[in-house]
Amino acid sequence: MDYALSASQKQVVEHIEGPLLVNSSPGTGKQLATVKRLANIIRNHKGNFKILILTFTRIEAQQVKERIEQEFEKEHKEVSDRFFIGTIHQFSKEIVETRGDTLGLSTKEIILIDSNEIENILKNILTSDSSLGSFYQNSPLEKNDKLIRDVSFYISNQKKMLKQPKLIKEHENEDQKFFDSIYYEYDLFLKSQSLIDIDDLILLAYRILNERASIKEIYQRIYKFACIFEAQDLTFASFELLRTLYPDKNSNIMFVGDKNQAIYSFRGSITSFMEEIENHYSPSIVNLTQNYRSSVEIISISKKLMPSSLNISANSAIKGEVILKEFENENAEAIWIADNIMNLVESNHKKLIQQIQWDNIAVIARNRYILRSIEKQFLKRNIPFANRTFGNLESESTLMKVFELGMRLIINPQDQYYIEQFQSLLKFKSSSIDHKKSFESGKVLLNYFEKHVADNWKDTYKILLKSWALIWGTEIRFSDALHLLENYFVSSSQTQDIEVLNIIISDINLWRDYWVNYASGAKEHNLLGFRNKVSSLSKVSSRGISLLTVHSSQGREFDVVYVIGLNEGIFPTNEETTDVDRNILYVAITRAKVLLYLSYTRSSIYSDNKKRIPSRFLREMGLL
Ligand SMILES: Nc1ncnc2c1ncn2[C@@H]1O[C@H](COP(=O)(O)OP(=O)(O)OP(=O)(O)O)[C@@H](O)[C@H]1O
Repeated sequence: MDYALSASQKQVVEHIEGPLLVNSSPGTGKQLATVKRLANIIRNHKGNFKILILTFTRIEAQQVKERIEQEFEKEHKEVSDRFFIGTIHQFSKEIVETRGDTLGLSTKEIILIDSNEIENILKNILTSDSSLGSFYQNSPLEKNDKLIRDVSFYISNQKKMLKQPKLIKEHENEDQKFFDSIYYEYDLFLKSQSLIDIDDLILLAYRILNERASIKEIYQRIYKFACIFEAQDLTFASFELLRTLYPDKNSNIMFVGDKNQAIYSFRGSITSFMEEIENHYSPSIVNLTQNYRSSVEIISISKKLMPSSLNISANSAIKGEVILKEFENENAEAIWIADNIMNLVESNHKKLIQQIQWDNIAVIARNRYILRSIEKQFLKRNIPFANRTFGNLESESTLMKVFELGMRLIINPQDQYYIEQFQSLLKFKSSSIDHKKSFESGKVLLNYFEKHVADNWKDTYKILLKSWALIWGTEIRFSDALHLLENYFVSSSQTQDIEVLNIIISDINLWRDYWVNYASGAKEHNLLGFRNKVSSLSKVSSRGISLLTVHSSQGREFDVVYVIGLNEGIFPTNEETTDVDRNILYVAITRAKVLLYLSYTRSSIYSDNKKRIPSRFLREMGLL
């Protein structure tokens, strides 16, 4: 749709060369104006260059991509090769994959490990090295878990500050020596196995560009322009990487951000980079303050929650409603929301101009688990939804969790973490397992486990083995494996409980979507590539009501939004997190265009029906 742009939006669109900083409040059309500016550059600036567009999440990258495609639709112009659109991690991965050999890395198969695998490796280091691990080996379990988390946090922070592991110096204090020694050992281990973790990506890309001037120049020539979204969430490492490519006041770099929407402080984001950008680049500055998204009522409470956003002005043409609800517990909350949605869909609401579609509704929570009752209720009522939050295991049903774990063990049969999960899900007697045995392949391991599964799993395990057999060879028949499971469970009515069956079907469909998504894009099909792709997918394909954590909702908008679990202990989590949680809630409520439902519960089924009190933010917004 072609809108009449505001004067400030026009300023953004017309800015071509030199650094630019756009301060934008929620819903003020920063994405729209930015995409128009980038299209303007492609249309009017001659040369064979690309534009680097970095977003904070993959969902946002997908949105920007779609908007760019729309922008060029009428001209029937294919422009995808003129842009790199993705997160800073995706961009860094591309650099590491294509140029990592210059640092002596084997780049044929980069294996990206996740947080569970990191913790596993750290545990192994601490249990096998007596000089490092004496404290660990003699401590109670909970202390050990905390220590592993602390070490993992320390290493991650070192990498985020671009600090490489170093040999220990005598003068350092004991704690420092301990943490640094483990970082050193951990790094050696990763290198020996050609593994990298998520924080390595930026660190390695930074090193490649800094240590190899010729490569840096190639990137600078190709990516003549850059646009960085959610600049408030920049980390030290990403800022330094950008400064390497776009060093000074003549660089064509654009930053778009909003201090009040900084929600990633736990990942090492520092909002002062917004100031740093001003100091370092002396950019042209445009402030976007006219909100085009939300109704006057929603803007009014968001201003109360975030007084520093006072200059934001509402588009008075949009009328809506903010409704606060109190419930006994999460089940009552879920039932009411499901009823309310059915009412809205069937008979609409006077404030909604058009017939409401499932895709225009979102339920947003501070944490993923709070959405569980909603999911159950939607499944029961056949309300279509897509859980777009991120997690470790993708599957929800036990059956598909076991299938998924089997797949992970085919990729790496030594992975103790997944072996343990596998054993606990299938309730093996651990005494019957030979823990010292090592397996040369996932096939051998999964066959070995067959004799250990409990009686009630025996038949199912046989089917699972058949399905794994379709994916453990060189030719991967993933769709056939899913089909086999589906036939067994759905067609032969193996499972009587309809709720369990629903969850299995939704898992099988999810995996089918993932496979289609991967198989259509990859030249060669292998399980490792597939797993890496799945860990990086943001589940944007499926349709229905969006179930989101606030972090996965950033950059999106819906006609109707339910923000649930507005209780102390959740929103905010505690006193210390009040400021960042206020930003988080601010992002959540500003996703809504017309109707915003806020709710809290008097007690919680997730904590033994303990009493709960409403969030302080409800008072701040003048709703209590
Ligand atoms: N000039 C305009 N006239 C009318 N509508 C507009 C205009 N600019 C933007 N919009 C609409 O306002 C809504 C918000 O725009 P957009 O998604 O670009 O905001 P944003 O600044 O990226 O928001 P946020 O930071 O909250 O994610 C969109 O529905 C967009 O189409």
